[in-house]
Amino acid sequence: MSRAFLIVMDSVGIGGARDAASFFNDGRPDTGANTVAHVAQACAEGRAEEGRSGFLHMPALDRLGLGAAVRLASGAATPGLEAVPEGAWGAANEVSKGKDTPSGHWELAGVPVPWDWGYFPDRQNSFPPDLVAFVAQAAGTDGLLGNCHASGTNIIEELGDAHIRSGWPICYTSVDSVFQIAAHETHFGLDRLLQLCQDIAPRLHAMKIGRVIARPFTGENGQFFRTPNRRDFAIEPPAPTLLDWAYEAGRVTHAIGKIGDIFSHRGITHLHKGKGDADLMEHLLRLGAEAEDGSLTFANFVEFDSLWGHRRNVSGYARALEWFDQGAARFLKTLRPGDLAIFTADHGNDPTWAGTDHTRERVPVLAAGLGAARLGQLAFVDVAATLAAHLGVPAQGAGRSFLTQTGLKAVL
Ligand SMILES: O=P(O)(O)O[C@H]1O[C@H](CO)[C@@H](O)[C@H]1O
Ligand SMILES: [Mn+2]
Ligand SMILES: [Mn+2]
Repeated sequence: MSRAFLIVMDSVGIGGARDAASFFNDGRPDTGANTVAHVAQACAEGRAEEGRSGFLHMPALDRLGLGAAVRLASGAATPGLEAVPEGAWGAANEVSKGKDTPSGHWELAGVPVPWDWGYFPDRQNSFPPDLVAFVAQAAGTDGLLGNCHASGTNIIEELGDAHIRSGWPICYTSVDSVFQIAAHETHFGLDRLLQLCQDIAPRLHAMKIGRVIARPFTGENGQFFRTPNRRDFAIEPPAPTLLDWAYEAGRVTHAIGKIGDIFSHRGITHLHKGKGDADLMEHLLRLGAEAEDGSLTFANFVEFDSLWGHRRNVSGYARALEWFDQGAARFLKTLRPGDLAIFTADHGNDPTWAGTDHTRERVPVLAAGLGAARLGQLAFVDVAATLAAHLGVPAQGAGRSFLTQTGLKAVL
């Protein structure tokens, strides 16, 4: 038997989404947003020189077909990413109506989101009064701070001192279907913050708000820093996903990083978490060497998105891509004959774009273990169907395995 690896590079989109015009950042449509192409172009033009220099250098993923996938999805130029692909490569389009992390991951795992997410569209006074009262009561406070759309790093800078003085939690949202609570790890208490998020989550989920997110931070006197103790309390996926299919078939499933939270901890045998993507890469390398025959390893690397995309930091995004590529090269060496590894993404977050939110984009699908093949235009659900076919576990839903599409078979 052989193993399957699904590795999500959070927000590493490649442009060209069919419905980009229906998604917005600061009122501007996402048409033309292209995370990888715009980072590569910025690098080539000397606009991404902090802590790195020159053309975007991602030889391992480019050899699998990254540059070719960008050009297929969007026709954009990809300076520095011009290898002749040796992997199986394509570009996948999302059908779920949200450009958020759960929507992207669930659909990659075979389950598009069948409902309309709830949102808080007003940028100020975003939450209805009865919800504000409910959350304050659950927190044991007389009120809440924030109650607006915000970037998480900006809002703790603005309201961190007031939070420490008043003891009130900082509640904010974004264009995504989220209710986020920032609170100080010691002044408010980490356990208390996590408990508060867990307590209020059922009410938010009933409003089809996808996630309640705990955003703990530390620091004093206007200097505040988020800690790695973020927790997402997400709605359960609407149907069994690839993780459930494999788990129910008796396979070992490994979840690296946020995957546990995103899938409400369903269908997971072992959870591997860390303080940052460097820890997660160590988990991936270890599982590349040690994961059981017939197992599924599903990883999410979040820092492209959380540290650089939302912060619109192009150099940082480029550094993260280059760092990840080195890890990917090491990981690929751990694969055994018959293994299948797919690198992909859940949405875009173009650091050259307006606003601070995700961007609607296609995503790369780069497979190692199948030889060279142009997979062409794919659906997100094809990723799950392919991995299920590879593992020999029953798949559900509309996905089409590209093992059969291309006539390729993993070497079993
Ligand atoms: O600005 P921060 O707090 O990182 O928030 C971002 O993280 C949320 C969840 O991924 C997104 O909806 C976006 O608002
Ligand atoms: Mn994401
Ligand atoms: Mn994000």
